[in-house]
Amino acid sequence: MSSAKDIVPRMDGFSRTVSNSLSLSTSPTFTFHSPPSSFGGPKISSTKQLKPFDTKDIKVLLLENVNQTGQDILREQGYQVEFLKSSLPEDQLIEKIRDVHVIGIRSKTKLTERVLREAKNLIVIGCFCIGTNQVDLQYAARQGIAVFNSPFSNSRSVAELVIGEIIALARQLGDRSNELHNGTWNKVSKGCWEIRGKTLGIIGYGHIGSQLSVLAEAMGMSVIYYDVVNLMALGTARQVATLGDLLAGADFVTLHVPESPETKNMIGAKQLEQMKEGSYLINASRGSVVDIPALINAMKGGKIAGAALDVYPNEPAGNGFYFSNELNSWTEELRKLKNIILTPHIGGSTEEAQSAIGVEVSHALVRYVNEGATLGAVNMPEVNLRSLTLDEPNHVRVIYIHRNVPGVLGRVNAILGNHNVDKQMTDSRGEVAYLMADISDVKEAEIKDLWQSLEELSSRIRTRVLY
Ligand SMILES: NC(=O)C1=CN([C@@H]2O[C@H](COP(=O)(O)OP(=O)(O)OC[C@H]3O[C@@H](n4cnc5c(N)ncnc54)[C@H](O)[C@@H]3O)[C@@H](O)[C@H]2O)C=CC1
Ligand SMILES: O=C(O)CCC(=O)C(=O)O
Repeated sequence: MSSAKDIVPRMDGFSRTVSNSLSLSTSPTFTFHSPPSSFGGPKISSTKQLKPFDTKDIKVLLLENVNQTGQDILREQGYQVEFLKSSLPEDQLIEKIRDVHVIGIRSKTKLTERVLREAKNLIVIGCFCIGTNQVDLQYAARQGIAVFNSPFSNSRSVAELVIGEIIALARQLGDRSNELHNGTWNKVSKGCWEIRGKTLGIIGYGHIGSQLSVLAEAMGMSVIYYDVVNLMALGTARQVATLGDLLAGADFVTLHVPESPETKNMIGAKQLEQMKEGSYLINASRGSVVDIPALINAMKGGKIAGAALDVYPNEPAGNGFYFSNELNSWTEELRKLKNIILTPHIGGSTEEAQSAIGVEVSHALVRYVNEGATLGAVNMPEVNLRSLTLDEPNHVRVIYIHRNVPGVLGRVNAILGNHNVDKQMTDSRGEVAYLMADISDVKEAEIKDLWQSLEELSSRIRTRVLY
C-alpha cells in the first residue's frame, strides 16, 4: 500500500484528504474515524469508535489456517482478508508481506528480520498461538510493529493431550493399535503399567505445566517440577532445585518450556542418561528442546521405554507433506522405534482452543488497528486510554512510537501543546517507547500537519493519528 493516493473528497460526511505521498500504514489519512455501523463487539452508546477511515484499505494476510472465528471478526471490520491454509516459503512470504498492514500466523511462519525488513506497511502481527519464538520480537518493536498472541487459550488442550499420552505410553497403546491394524493379536502385560502412584516430572511450570500438574494428581500421580522461576506449587506438587533432580526422580518427564537459547537441546544424551531406567519422555513444547538423535539412541538402548513427540526442529509448511528424512535427517529412524507416539504439532489443535484463539487474537488486532491499544502486546509497552465519546467530535488520538531516548516527551508535547491534551499515557519497554494522547479542538485541516511534525522528530519510529 505504498502507492500514491489522490485527494478523495467523499459525499457521505466522512470525506478526508488522502495523502498523495505517505504510506497507508503511517498516514493520518489511513486512520480516520468512521461510523460504528460495521464495528463488532459490544457498544456503549456514548463511546466513539475510532477506526481507520476506509477499512477496506486495510489488508490482512492470514496464514496457517487461522480459525474461522478470527477471520470473521476481521472481515466484519471491512478489512481485506486473504486467507491461506499453510505457511509460505520465505520468498513468497516476502512478496506478500510487502503489501499488508496486518499478518496473522501460527507457529510455522518465521517472521525474521529479513522478512520484516520488507514489510514496509505492516503495523501489527497476530500469533494465533502461544509461542512467539517464530517472530523476531525485538526487531519488530524497533520497526514499530506490535505483536500479539493468545497466552493461554490452548493450554488446557495441550495438558489433556499429555495426560492421554502418559497413559498411552504406559500401556503401549500405539504399538498394540498398530499391530491390530496390521492384523496381529498381541495381548501382553509385560512393560505395561498403571500411572497411579508414578511420578510425573514437569519441566516448565507455566500455564500448561501447572494445568497438567492438577490433572496428573487427579489421576493419582505424584508431581515434581523444575522451573527457572520459583513458583507456587499446586496441590501437593513439589518444585525441585535442579533439572538433574527432576530427571532422577520422575517416571515420566514432560517439557513445557518456550524455545530460547537456554532451552535448546535441554534434553540431550547427558540428561537422558540421568533419567530413570525405563522412564518416558514427552515433548509438546518446541522441537529444538530435545536432541532427537540422542533420544533415538536412548530408546534403542532401552533406557527410555517410550516417548511422545508433538514438535520437531523442522516441520512441514502444511498438511499433506510427507514426514521424511528430507525434513529432519533422522526421521525414518524415529518412525521405526517402538512405543513412540508421533503427532503433527496438534497440542493446541482442538475446536475449543482454535475458536477461542481466533476470537482473542483478532480482537487484539482490531483494538490495535482501530484504537492503538497495546494491552497484551508481547513486544511493546502496554498502553491504553479510555475511549473517546461521541460528545468529543473534534478529538484526535495520537499514537507516537519512538526510540526511548531523553527529551522526546518535551518535543512531542511542544507539538501537541498547540491543542488541548485531554489525556496522555506513555510507557517504555527496552529501546522502544509508546505514547498515546487524546487531544481536543483539532480541525480536520490540522491533522496532516500534526502528523507531519511528529514524523519529523528524529526519535520517531511510527506515528499514527486516529479519530
Ligand atoms: N504443542 C503445541 O501445540 C503447543 C506448544 N506450546 C509450547 O509450550 C510452551 C510453554 O507454554 P506455556 O506453559 O503456555 O508457557 P508459559 O510461559 O506459561 O510457561 C513456561 C514456563 O517455562 C519456564 N522456563 C523458561 N525457561 C526455562 C528453562 N530454561 N528451564 C526451566 N524452565 C523454564 C518459565 O519460567 C515458565 O514458567 C510454549 O512456549 C510453546 O512453545 C504451547 C501451546 C501449544
Ligand atoms: O496450533 C498451532 O499452530 C501452534 C500451537 C503452538 O505451538 C503454540 O500455541 O505455541
